Parts: sequence; structure tokens; C-alpha cells
Amino acid sequence: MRGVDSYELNDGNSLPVVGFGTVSLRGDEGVAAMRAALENGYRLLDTAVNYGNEEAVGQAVRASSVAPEDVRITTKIPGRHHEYSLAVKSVEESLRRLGSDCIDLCLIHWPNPSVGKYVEAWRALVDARERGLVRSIGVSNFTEHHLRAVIDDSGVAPAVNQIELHPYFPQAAMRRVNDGLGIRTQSWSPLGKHSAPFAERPVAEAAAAHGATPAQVILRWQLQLGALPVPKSADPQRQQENLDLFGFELTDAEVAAISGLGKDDGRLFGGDPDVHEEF
Ligand SMILES: NC(=O)C1=CN([C@@H]2O[C@H](COP(=O)(O)OP(=O)(O)OC[C@H]3O[C@@H](n4cnc5c(N)ncnc54)[C@H](OP(=O)(O)O)[C@@H]3O)[C@@H](O)[C@H]2O)C=CC1
Ligand SMILES: O=C(O)C(=O)[C@@H](O)[C@H](O)C(=O)CO
Repeated sequence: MRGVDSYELNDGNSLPVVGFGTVSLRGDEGVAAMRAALENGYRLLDTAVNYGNEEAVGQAVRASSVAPEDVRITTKIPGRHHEYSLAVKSVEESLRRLGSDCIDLCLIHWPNPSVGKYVEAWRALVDARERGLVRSIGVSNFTEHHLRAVIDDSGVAPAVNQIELHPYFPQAAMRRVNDGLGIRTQSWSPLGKHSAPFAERPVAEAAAAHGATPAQVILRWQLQLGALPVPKSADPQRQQENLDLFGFELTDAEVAAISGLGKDDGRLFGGDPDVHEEF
């Protein structure tokens, strides 16, 4: 596998094996950071309505030297837009803010149990894809019962399920569920955000053994699990570091030792999709 490689999705489209997270990248500084990311080689930008930066994402793509058709953009529908008509409008508004005529990948951001309308939002996404507004459709923070509900209702499996996945929360069971349903797992907060396990022994030892940084080891672990990480960095050097993952390979024992850091309460902020609400 190399940086330019892509995963094929269950709808025949493809996505680069590493993406770029954009949460908190806003305004001129955000545009500059995202433009640097594109020029450093990223070809997938991960945004959301709730990040408040879709306009900035569009600006970064247009300002960069990379051809827009070579860049994939993911956005996400928030919980307050799950009703069918609001979900359709959400997609249309995202297109306007991005300055695009088609979204590469649109996800339902969280299932939002108190809203109880994620199946409606999914129908809206299926229809938006038929109208050519979206190329690929997927979900985020879905557990098995959410996935089965949308598949049973529509007959369409999400192309992607973007879930919390880092060494303290390796998500073995959800990865198996996604694999079994032909859904590509993407990893959010792949480095562990503010709780990055850089100093943990299995990470530090693998970094020393391979002449890599702890961040590279964690992202390489993500790739060897078959997940697609979307690390965020505002810093051009760290952006390059996070994409330079293809000159070494972790042994099976190293992968297992890093997965062994997982804890039952390893979630970063307790974001259990059956309970957590984000509107
Ligand atoms: N679907 C969902 O519900 C969610 C999706 N996401 C998506 O996932 C993306 C990534 O997750 P995020 O929460 O941002 O966390 P990450 O795990 O990507 O970590 C980002 C943090 O790590 C630092 N960092 C990045 N690279 C390195 C490095 N090589 N060495 C040391 N520190 C580093 C960054 O600082 P600096 O910028 O200074 O480099 C930043 O503080 C988000 O941006 C968003 O797109 C996130 C949360 C939930
Ligand atoms: O960043 C995202 O996509 C989120 O869903 C966040 O809001 C995340 O849930 C979070 O950081 C909550 O504190």
C-alpha cells in the first residue's frame, strides 16, 4: 500500500487510504492549513456541517495547486437535520457552502437516539445520491443495530462508517461488523486527539524499532487494521509526517501490542452512539 492508493467502496467509488481531518480549522488560518494539507499530498478532506468550515474547505480546494477533481470531500449531516426534508436541504446547503455541484461522500454524523429519525435521513441520502447531489453515502458513529435498521429499510448499505478508533479504543467488534456488511471503516480522532498514547510502551518501542515517530506508528497501525484514518494537524510538518506511512510495516506482534492498549472505557469523551446526542 502507498500514499496514493485508494480503497474501493461498496458502490464502486474509491477513497484515498488516508484523509485529513478539519475540525477546528476555520477562517484564514484554517484555509491556509487545509491548502497546505492538499499541497502536502492529502486528497481527502473531512468536514461536517457542525464544523462551521465548509466554506473554508471549498476555498482551500480552489486556492490550492491541486486539481479540484483530484480532491475528495466528506461532509456530515447533523442531528437537527435528520427529518427527510431537512436532510435534503442540508445536503443542498452543504453543496452551496462548499461551492461544489456534487459531494463525494456525505455521512449522517451521529444517530441521535432522542431524535429517532436517522432512518429518514438515510432515505434522504439515498435519494440525494440518485439525484446526483452526492457520489457516496455513509454514516458515522453507527453501531450494528443502526446499520441494520438503515439497510433493512432501504436495501442500501452505507459505503463508510466513520467511528472513534485509536489505540485506547480499537473497536475490534465494530470493525468486524463493518467488514461483514461490506462497509469501509474510517477512524475519527485516529491519534487519540488530546490523549494521544505516544508514550505508551508498544507505541514507543515500535517507533524506535522502525525509526518512525509515535504518530506514524499509530497511523500505520490504523492502516494495518484496514481502517482509513483522518488525522488533523494545523502544522505542515506534522501533516507530512502523518502521510509518510509507507516506508515501514509493523509486525503482527506490534499490531497486537498496540491493540492491547484498548480499554473498555477508552472513549475520548464518552461518546456512546446509543446515548450521546449531537445536534
Ligand atoms: N465523525 C465524528 O463524530 C468525528 C469526526 N472527527 C474527524 O476526525 C478528525 C481527526 O480527529 P481529531 O479529533 O482532530 O484528532 P486527531 O486524533 O487527529 O488528533 C489531532 C491532534 O493531534 C495533534 N497532532 C496531529 N499530528 C500530530 C503528530 N504527528 N504529532 C503530534 N501531534 C499531532 C494535532 O495538533 P496540531 O494540529 O497542532 O498538529 C491535534 O491536536 C477530525 O478533524 C474530524 O475531521 C473527529 C471527531 C468526531
Ligand atoms: O468532531 C466531530 O465530528 C464531533 O462529532 C465532535 O463534536 C465530537 O463529538 C466532540 O469532540 C465532542 O466533544
